[in-house]
Amino acid sequence: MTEHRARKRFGQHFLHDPGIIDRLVRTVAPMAGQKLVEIGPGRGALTYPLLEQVAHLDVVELDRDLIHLLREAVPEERLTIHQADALRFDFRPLAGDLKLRVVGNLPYNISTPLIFHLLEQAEVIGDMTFMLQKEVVDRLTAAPGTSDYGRLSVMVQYHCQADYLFFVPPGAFQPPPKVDSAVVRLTPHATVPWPARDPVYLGKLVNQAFTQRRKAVRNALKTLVEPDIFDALGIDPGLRPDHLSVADYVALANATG
Ligand SMILES: C[S@@+](CC[C@H](N)C(=O)[O-])C[C@H]1O[C@@H](n2cnc3c(N)ncnc32)[C@H](O)[C@@H]1O
Repeated sequence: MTEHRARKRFGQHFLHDPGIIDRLVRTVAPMAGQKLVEIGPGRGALTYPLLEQVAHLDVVELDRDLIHLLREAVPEERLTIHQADALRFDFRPLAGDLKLRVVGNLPYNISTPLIFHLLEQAEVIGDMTFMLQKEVVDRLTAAPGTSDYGRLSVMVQYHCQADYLFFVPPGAFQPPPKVDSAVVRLTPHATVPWPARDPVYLGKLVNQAFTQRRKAVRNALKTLVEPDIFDALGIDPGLRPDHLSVADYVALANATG
């Protein structure tokens, strides 16, 4: 096999702990006939075990040298390789009648924009199971009133159910990253429970609230929300922004945007 050195700029940390690989694949629990897509297959640590469960897999990988290794190892009818930047990739054509199950040990430097890119295509996604920097997983899954709760929690939980699955130490990877990791599952809501009339405005309002997260929400949002609107919606204007729920933010956006 050709020698391939891990590339820092592609966020390459390859999983090599068989226990973690097995746990991740069992967590995904792929079933024959499901439409699986892996982002960043790398040297195939997850790809090969996934291919033991399903007849066909789509993968999106940016590094040409790694693609070459995968292509040599698996025939085309079982593995469709898209040499592409996942941040710009259109996942919709892969879906057909079935929603996609997306899996990946993601490059940590692009994980947040990648999740937002995928959420724009949430209508074709059944679920996403990702290995991420633990700090990001903590923020994705945080509940109101906790220190990790912020813009990322609100905007992701607007679209998805977000579940923390398990912790992964640096030693599970080669080379080991400088940070702890964790696995998260994001399941887009079939119907968004609190629909915003204008999701872009919701993003702007949430952003403004959390840039001043130590202030009372009435002050943090004073240029967007008149004081009497809090009363009308039954939201305490003295609360700090990290104590408002996703439903509260949507109510404020719908009342003012
Ligand atoms: C953390 S490594 C994981 C590799 C492998 N899945 C594993 O678990 O060992 C991230 C992978 O994503 C690829 N990658 C980096 N940036 C990418 C991008 N923008 N689009 C698609 N793949 C990318 C890297 O080349 C690398 O293979």
